[in-house]
Amino acid sequence: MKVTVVGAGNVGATCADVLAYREIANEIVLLDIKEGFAEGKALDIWQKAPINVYDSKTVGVTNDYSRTAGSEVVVITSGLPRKPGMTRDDLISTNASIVQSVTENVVKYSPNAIIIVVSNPLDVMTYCAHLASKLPRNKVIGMAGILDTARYRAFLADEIGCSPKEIQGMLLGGHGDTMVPLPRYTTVGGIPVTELVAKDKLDAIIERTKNGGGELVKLMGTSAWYAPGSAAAQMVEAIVKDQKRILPVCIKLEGEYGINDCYLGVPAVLGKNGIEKVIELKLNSEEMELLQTSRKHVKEVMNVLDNMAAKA
Ligand SMILES: NC(=O)c1ccc[n+]([C@@H]2O[C@H](COP(=O)([O-])OP(=O)(O)OC[C@H]3O[C@@H](n4cnc5c(N)ncnc54)[C@H](O)[C@@H]3O)[C@@H](O)[C@H]2O)c1
Ligand SMILES: O=C(O)C[C@H](O)C(=O)O
Repeated sequence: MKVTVVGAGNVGATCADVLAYREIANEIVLLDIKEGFAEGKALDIWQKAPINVYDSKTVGVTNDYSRTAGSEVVVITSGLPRKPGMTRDDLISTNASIVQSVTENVVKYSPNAIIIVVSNPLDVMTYCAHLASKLPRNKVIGMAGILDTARYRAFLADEIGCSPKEIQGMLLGGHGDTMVPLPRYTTVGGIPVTELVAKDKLDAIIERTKNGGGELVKLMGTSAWYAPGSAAAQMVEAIVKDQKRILPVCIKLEGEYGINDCYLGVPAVLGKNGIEKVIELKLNSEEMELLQTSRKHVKEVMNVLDNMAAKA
């Protein structure tokens, strides 16, 4: 089982590390454009194997896509992270050209791979990878919802004073301030969250979740990597082990939720074919309105990408 991670920076190296120490793949190729960088990170991950007790092998390469040939899954993390004061959308012009060229190289050597996009702005970079790869929608998937729900669940665990393992939550929409956490679909040990957390506290947690990425950028001067890298690895695991997990992922909607041709986060079944089924929740009018606001925002940024492509 061969998995490639493009971008050996904070998120990419974390993802490769999780794939290795949890033995999700037995061969992991880590690729970066920076000479020697991926080789160094891969060697460090391999030298951790006797300590953490695993035998999955990580190999680092500098921009040599022939070494990625035959990968079953490819995770794209290459691109700039934002700095304090920036929005994710500010990254579009730099990251679109990186994601486009990386995707073209990936599919040249791994035409059957399932691609997981992590680079920001997430929903639009997933669209970009879809355009560059020409793969069907089930094989080009964005990672954001697992991270956003994990933040939501972690904040709820703190508030309730329980294990985060007990919290199940769902979230829709774009990866940005317009994301739509769904308290109606949140349970704690099977109990509706609204029975355990007062409305004002829940509203504050939802607001904190929406700004979760920005909170970390402000604290660290760059964006998060432990939870994002682990979230991408969880998607890889669901695919390579054909787990049929129901996870929030970014996909091109083709009529679901009454939305067409827009990349948005929705719950879906993830298995060996990538996205095997999109799950349509019965939203109430308030939730639908929030989802439409998110769609409008993502669509505007998708149009920016289309205009950039038209001018190129
Ligand atoms: N979807 C999400 O939820 C989520 C979460 C965290 C970060 N991100 C995004 O992921 C991206 C990576 O974040 P990071 O913190 O790892 O950044 P980073 O700067 O630590 O790493 C990015 C790496 O990409 C490499 N790179 C740049 N151009 C490349 C190319 N053409 N080919 C191969 N490698 C190339 C760089 O050399 C660098 O090592 C950013 O765009 C960030 O915004 C998304
Ligand atoms: O916030 C960012 O820029 C990175 C990522 O999208 C995140 O949510 O952590």
